[in-house]
Amino acid sequence: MSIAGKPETLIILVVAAALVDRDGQVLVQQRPAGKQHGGLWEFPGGKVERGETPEAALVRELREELQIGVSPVAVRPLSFTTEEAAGRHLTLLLYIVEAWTGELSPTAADAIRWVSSESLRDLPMPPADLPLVDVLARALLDQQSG
Ligand SMILES: Nc1nc2c([nH]c(=O)n2[C@@H]2O[C@H](COP(=O)(O)OP(=O)(O)OP(=O)(O)O)[C@@H](O)[C@H]2O)c(=O)[nH]1
Repeated sequence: MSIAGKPETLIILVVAAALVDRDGQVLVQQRPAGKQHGGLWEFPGGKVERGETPEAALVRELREELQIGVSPVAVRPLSFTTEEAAGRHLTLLLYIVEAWTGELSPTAADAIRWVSSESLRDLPMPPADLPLVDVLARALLDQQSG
């Protein structure tokens, strides 16, 4: 084993967006059954491709998954988390997105829902999301009271 880790470990970088509407509700989508984490609720997003910046990947994923337009300068980095499981190391970057163009039209999810950041904690989500949900709830609370 090298100092960099096990050679067989798959290292993936994933970007995700907390889309927040004017009432402070957050969009989550349900992963299709049969996919990894199928049936769980997650933030829209996906893997960063080779040669792509995380922000460009997020803009692309939001266009592909929800058919909305987002400016790369309108995505605000919030927090990140890492997870090591099943031979892969995942880094998940979460951004806040409050402005977009177009009507939401989900293409990759079984369902979408708008929920308060507090109720996110009651939804079954992938384990890597749990610490991010806490950070998001706090950030939105600070934003409301500030
Ligand atoms: N989009 C998204 N993926 C997440 C979240 N949390 C989390 O653990 N993941 C994991 O990150 C990975 C994202 O891969 P994906 O399959 O959605 O990526 P992708 O859109 O590039 O899909 P593809 O590989 O099927 O083309 C999945 O293993 C997914 O379970 C989240 O909140 N949002």
